[in-house]
Amino acid sequence: MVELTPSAALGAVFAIFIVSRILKYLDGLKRVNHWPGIRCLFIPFTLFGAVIPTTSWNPGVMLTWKKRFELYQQHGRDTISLVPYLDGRAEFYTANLDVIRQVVAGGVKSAWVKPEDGGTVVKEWGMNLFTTEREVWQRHRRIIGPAFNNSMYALVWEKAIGIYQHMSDHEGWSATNKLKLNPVQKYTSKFAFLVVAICGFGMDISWPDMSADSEDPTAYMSIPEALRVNTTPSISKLLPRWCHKLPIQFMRKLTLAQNILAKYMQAQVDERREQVQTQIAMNEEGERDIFSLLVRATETNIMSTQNNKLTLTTSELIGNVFLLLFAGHETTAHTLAATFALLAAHPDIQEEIYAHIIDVVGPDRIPVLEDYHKLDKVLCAFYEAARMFPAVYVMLREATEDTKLVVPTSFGDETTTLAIPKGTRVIVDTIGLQYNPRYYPEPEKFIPSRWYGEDKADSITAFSIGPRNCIGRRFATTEAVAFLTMWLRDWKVEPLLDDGETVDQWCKRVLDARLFLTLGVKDAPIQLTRRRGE
Ligand code: HEM
Repeated sequence: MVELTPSAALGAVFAIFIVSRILKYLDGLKRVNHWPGIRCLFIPFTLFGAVIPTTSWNPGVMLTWKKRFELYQQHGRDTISLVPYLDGRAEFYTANLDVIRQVVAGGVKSAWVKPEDGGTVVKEWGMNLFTTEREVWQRHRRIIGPAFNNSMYALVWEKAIGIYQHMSDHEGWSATNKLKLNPVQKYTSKFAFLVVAICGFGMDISWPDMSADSEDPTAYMSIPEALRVNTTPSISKLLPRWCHKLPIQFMRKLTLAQNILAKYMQAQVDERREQVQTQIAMNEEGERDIFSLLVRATETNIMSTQNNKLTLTTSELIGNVFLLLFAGHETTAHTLAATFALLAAHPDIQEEIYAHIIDVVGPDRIPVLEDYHKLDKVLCAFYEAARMFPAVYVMLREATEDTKLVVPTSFGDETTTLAIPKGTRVIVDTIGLQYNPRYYPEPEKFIPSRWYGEDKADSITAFSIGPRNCIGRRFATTEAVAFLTMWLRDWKVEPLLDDGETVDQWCKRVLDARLFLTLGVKDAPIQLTRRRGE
């Protein structure tokens, strides 16, 4: 028998490793049909790929933000491939709308689905609309869809205005003419959370309830605080479950919040079921929040002979409520913060929007939902902020079978059809798409007027396209238009500069992205000067 010395054994292991990587690399090239693109050590959404910052040899998760459309210009086409030498699967990145349509807008029979290993954070409380596919997704959408109706948007509008007023009173804004907010995210985040907690969950909370944020993880934690901790993206959510037991402050805070909520949610489902059953029996109207509407729809369908399969289990109900709180909180808060930062940097556009608000609602009248469609300049500023800082900055799709993809070969109209093996992923690069000059001329400029006119606004991609688009789009735009209208009518928004800083330097510092589970503008310090209704 031949005996191997330790160094020979190590050499053999190393050689096997190198051969396996070469084979993997060649397999990757074949998977993407040798399509041009980036060759790198790690794919961005793998452990090493995500943890190591963006450099010339590691694309990293900041790749698409740092390069924006330049990423595609370098390769002469708006769909490219990424093939790793070390870790991850070869995949496509696309900023082309026709390719995106093929992978995200195909409906229940499409060959493309969300990968199973995605959405772990929103899966933890139960399967839901975001994480399910095909017939199960269709069932969830059929039950949840009707809750997003005009009466819901009326509630959202009314609450958004009420929260703004409550915020002004509680923060002492009414008694002053100048304010410094550092950063504005402190306010947009609280606001968006309150709207979705009240209208989505039916919680009886207000601005002051969100001020008690105990740093002691073993102290009593209120339900709103537990909900906020659970629905705010945090690194602790990505760690394995056993880490939750570690004696680290932020882990203990998360575990405490999860324990409190698990008990509370179960009790809430039982209580609302009972309440809804009584209301149905007495033919009474129920609460208008989404949670109550979902319980009511489920109970009504159980009793119906036609729709008795259109129901959600307790775990699915809870899963969906969490999803809505999560999806509806950070995304809107980030986009509102970006809108304020961009308007602070563009005083001429802000003045135009202010004049438009005065034109539509006057200097004192409380805006009503009927004003929403007239306040299109406010809405378009929000859309443009969503284009420049898309909260959902990537969408992942995977082929469930061998299929085909029609891909442009250059920036022109010429295309070719690629054979795509089962398991191949396409990453929809929302940043690349929304900075693609084919669709958005002068993409680096803040131009809300590019959305003027209903047909243009219909083509917004920040909320995705096709049957799986964002169910909360109108919810988000309703709260945003109400909040922005109230705020911009009362206050002129300007950059809050550091000592010796110019506005250009402020823009460079602030108008940049921070990226975690969702994308947002960096901390935006602003100052407010009271308007006098002129
Ligand atoms: C500016 C705010 C928002 C943006 C930019 C946004 C964006 C998106 C995008 C791009 C998707 C598709 C994701 C994918 O297919 O991978 C999506 C899905 C979804 N969004 Fe939003 N969203 C926003 C606000 C909201 C709000 C306020 C809610 C709820 C109250 C919400 C609930 C959902 C849900 C439930 C889905 C999954 C829909 C399905 O798969 O059928 N979103 N959102």
